Amino acid sequence: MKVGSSSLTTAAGGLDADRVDALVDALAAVAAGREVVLVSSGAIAAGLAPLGLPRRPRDLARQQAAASVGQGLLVARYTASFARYGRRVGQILLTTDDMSRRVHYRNAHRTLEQLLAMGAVPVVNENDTVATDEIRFGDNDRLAALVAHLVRADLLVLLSDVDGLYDGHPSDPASSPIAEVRDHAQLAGVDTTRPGAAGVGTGGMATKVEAARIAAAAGVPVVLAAAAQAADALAGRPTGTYFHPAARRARGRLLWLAHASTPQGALVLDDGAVQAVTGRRSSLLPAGIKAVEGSFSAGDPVELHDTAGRPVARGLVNFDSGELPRLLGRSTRELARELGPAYEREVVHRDDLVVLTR
Ligand SMILES: Nc1ncnc2c1ncn2[C@@H]1O[C@H](COP(=O)(O)OP(=O)(O)O)[C@@H](O)[C@H]1O
Ligand SMILES: N[C@@H](CCC(=O)OP(=O)(O)O)C(=O)O
Repeated sequence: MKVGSSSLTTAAGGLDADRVDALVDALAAVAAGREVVLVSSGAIAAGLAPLGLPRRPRDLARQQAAASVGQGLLVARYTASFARYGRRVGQILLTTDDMSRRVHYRNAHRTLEQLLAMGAVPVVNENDTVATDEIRFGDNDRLAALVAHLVRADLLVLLSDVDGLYDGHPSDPASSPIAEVRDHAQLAGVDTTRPGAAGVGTGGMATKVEAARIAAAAGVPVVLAAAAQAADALAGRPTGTYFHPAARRARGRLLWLAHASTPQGALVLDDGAVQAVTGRRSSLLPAGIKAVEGSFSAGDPVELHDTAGRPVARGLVNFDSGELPRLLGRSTRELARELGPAYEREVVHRDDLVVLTR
């Protein structure tokens, strides 16, 4: 379950203990014997008043400071609120980047599974002090989709201050609610870009719909509802907007590579390498790379382009961008002989590669 800032704060700003308690009540009611992961925004909103900030600051540094102060208060609030039911909470701070890096992904997975096995409720938020892009884009919705997939959730509930997705802005009287989304094409004309009234949330509807698309594509059904409907959504009673899942569950972290990673650069492949990577699902070797674009470090997500500049795949690269030019077009055997065994590696291993459908 993901809850947005707008559902946790008072009109005057600051955390609303009653709303946190109401949410925890709903979770506790269904949580007995079930595993629940909570993705909660609200750190920035909770940090505003204690730092004397009258509203959400525009600059990143003060947003991060507010998040840093607010995150502690937020988790303290959840800890006290879940304690009423004898439940422990564990804090997990993640970035979407953590979801695509193999080692981070594995570690996050293990910690989440362990907390659940021990009966604790993981409370996840963005790691705002390092995840600058996520603060800018309000990516907690997308992070929730990634976490839902990571823990192989049966359901993702996205809670907000609005009782579902509307076909126009909910403040327009002509807009009506959408009960079900079977296919994302159905949403082509729907405006999701205008912000809500509260002004403390960041993502708006656009990021929720995108998160729902990612989760549904990964095989996780999604309910988009108001925080007050949390109990109904968790109990499986029809409420808000339901996004039907794709029939098949997608594989591990590769989904995130395709949908959630931000490529830090591009590798231009010759025709043979495009064939090898997309057709035969082979690893990408230096011999098939014609050019390197952008500046990235080993482990970063990069896009693989054909010679016409069309993206054909994404992958986690094994070399820094500065190292690559001298390796291009050469065989790994030759490179290993000349530069040492560390250079016998693929540039992108097939396990770290996802082919994009055109
Ligand atoms: N098509 C739409 N349907 C529903 N809500 C919409 C739509 N377009 C924009 N919104 C606005 O998006 C807001 C929710 O986004 P946001 O404030 O970022 O939420 P949160 O803090 O819960 O993540 C709603 O309050 C609503 O006013
Ligand atoms: N990590 C930030 C939240 C950013 C965000 O996505 O907010 P929201 O649109 O309210 O879900 C925080 O805790 O304030």
